[in-house]
Amino acid sequence: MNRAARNIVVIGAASGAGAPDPATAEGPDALRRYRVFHDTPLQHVEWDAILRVPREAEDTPLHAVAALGARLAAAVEQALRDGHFPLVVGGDHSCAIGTWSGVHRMLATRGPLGLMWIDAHMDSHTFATTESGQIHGMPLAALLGHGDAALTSIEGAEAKLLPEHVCLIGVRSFEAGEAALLHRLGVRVFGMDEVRERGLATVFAEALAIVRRGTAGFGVSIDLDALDPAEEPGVGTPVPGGLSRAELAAALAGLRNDAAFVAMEIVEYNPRRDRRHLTADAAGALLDAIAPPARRS
Ligand SMILES: NC(=[NH2+])NCCC[C@H](N)C(=O)O
Ligand SMILES: [Mn+2]
Repeated sequence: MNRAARNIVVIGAASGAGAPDPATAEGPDALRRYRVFHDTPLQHVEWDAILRVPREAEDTPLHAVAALGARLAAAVEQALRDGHFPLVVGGDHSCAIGTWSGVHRMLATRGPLGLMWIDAHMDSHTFATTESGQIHGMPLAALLGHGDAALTSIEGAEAKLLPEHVCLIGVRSFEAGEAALLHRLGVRVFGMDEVRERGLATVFAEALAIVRRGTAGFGVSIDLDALDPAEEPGVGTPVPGGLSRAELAAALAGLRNDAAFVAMEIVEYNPRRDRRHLTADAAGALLDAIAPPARRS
């Protein structure tokens, strides 16, 4: 099915236990309140639920992330089964474990999942390598099958991603342990230096080839901290020197009407650090980029 024919269903994931500043958990509610995700005459966009950590799992961050992840995986899988295009909105990036475990489950009978990870960070730690202890620094490792079983076994114990189908774009802050894991696995990392040297369009085309090759479908996980915090301050863990909203939107626009593009995720919006909805508007612009534009005006 052509993606243009699919409804975009926005699923909020109020994850905050995976990050040092829990205010990212307020991200989905703020983005819904600000109405940044628009319907167009050609694209129906509708909010589904905002999922939260169940009471009984609030005792530790690991329980919270795992329990919310399981809920989210089920919701994402259902949206796909209903023929929709899920847009998951975080919350801290630990929610990615749930999002892509759900997409993996849905695609599993057809083939592997490709994933483009657009982020200032690698998010590829395990508890053995993390320096901060924060689970939002771990979701990509978990999806690749590395880390605590509570994180790697959502929707089954198998790895949800194979290294050859994954790539990262925009990285400019990481620690040795996670870089070593990605290097050992052979995951392609397009760091910010390479993006600046070669241009985002070139890098994005190569990234797209990686996530398409040999996969049954691909997704994009966008950490808003990939963007430059001078332009977009409303994120949990800002790092200077990122992508501009306009260049990322232009690259994403190439995915419009792409039938193999199955789901997207936008995470780490922190309304308390935002200025005048700037970063909230960026989230809206990134969704607009992949939705077919209104014809005429
Ligand atoms: N999704 C994120 N914002 N992750 C930031 C991770 C930062 C750092 N590498 C850590 O592990 O703590
Ligand atoms: Mn991240």
